[in-house]
Amino acid sequence: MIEFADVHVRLGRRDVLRGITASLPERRVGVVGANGSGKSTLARLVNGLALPTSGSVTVLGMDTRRDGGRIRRGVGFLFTDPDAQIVMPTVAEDVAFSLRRKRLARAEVERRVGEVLARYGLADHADHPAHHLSGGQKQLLALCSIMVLEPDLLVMDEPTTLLDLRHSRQVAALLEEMPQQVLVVTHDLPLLAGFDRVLVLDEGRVVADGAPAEAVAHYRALMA
Ligand SMILES: Nc1ncnc2c1ncn2[C@@H]1O[C@H](COP(=O)(O)OP(=O)(O)OP(=O)(O)O)[C@@H](O)[C@H]1O
Repeated sequence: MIEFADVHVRLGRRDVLRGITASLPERRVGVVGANGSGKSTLARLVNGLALPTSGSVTVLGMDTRRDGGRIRRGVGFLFTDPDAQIVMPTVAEDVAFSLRRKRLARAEVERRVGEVLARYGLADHADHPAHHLSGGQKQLLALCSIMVLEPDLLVMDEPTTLLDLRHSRQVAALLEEMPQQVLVVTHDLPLLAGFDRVLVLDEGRVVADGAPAEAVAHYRALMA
């Protein structure tokens, strides 16, 4: 459950979000809107990477202003650019790095890493240099590094931007399967088809909120 209560965000001299109020219990929540409408800022509010100037954001029952650290341990955040998330030389080492704070036995780390790489189709690349992967494979690697931590909630900022149609469909199928709640910021309108709810942002406000077909139609009209 994600709850925005009259959230305003002012960055520099700009009102980036202007009074967002929404309770989001749905499993698949999409956010669309024009460039600069405030989508990434909204996503960053969910794990306390951005804080409201006024109003409050409650995630997993905690206030992001007070409990940012605990919230970040429960919320996986996937950025657009997977290169920004790759920190270790090989694919398997990169996923294992996510588990460093768990103090697990080496065999258990290997088991979990092997399992997640197999689930996301990267098992054959385990010992390959992470930076040699294709853009789509890097995006899947970034997802593995998050999912190995079994987050309670996943936030994705334009996860399919770099992906070809096949990898975009793979990400869509993975989103469909995941038991966790997922909030996805995207310009990829077909990705939203199976979602439970879609918010449309315009100049920092929610201007449509509902089932994907209606929300996307509203967005298309706005962009016309
Ligand atoms: N640190 C900052 N200081 C000042 N303005 C900022 C800052 N970060 C973002 N902004 C501005 O806030 C507005 C919203 O940015 P945001 O990245 O949330 O939009 P977005 O909807 O995700 O855009 P895009 O689709 O282009 O990624 C933009 O006009 C941006 O220039």
